[in-house]
Amino acid sequence: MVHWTAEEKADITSVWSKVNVEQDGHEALSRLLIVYPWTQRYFSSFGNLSNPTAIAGNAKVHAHGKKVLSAIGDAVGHLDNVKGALHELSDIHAFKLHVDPENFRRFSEVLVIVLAAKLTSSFTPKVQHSMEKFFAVLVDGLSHSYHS
Ligand code: HEM
Repeated sequence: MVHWTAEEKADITSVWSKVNVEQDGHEALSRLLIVYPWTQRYFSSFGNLSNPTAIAGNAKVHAHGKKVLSAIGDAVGHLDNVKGALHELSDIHAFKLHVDPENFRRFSEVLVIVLAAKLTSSFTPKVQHSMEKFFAVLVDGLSHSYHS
């Protein structure tokens, strides 16, 4: 069971209230695919991902980034039960999609960079700490089905 301080909860919900799931989701997923090109293999149905311009203009990447960030937003809404909120998604990624869970950690690192670039000086070390803790819990929740 994760313990959140009131301040951590406030930091996480405040950061998330500034997130634009469509725009930031697109940026984060594009970065994942460009920075870690081997992650492209999971998205073979998405069409052309052959270079950064193609990735940035790919409508499926755009839609999927929004979907992923919306799911993270649901988890932000269930901070006291992140694992439960992600249970079904963990099953899907483990048993249906066979995504290496190491990629969840990579995606959360990319997201920290997207948030830092967006929030600039308001993404203080304290806020970063709260978000890193949240992402660790998120990654743990998404990885849950892999351990069972
Ligand atoms: C870290 C946070 C992540 C979250 C919250 C998340 C969330 C989601 C959601 C909500 C879906 C749609 C599930 C459905 O169809 O019901 C999905 C699908 C999928 N996810 Fe993730 N995901 C994450 C990370 C990743 C990563 C890192 C990869 C691979 C590198 C990945 C690969 C996929 C693939 C391949 C699909 C199916 C896409 C399609 O064909 O439409 N996910 N994910």
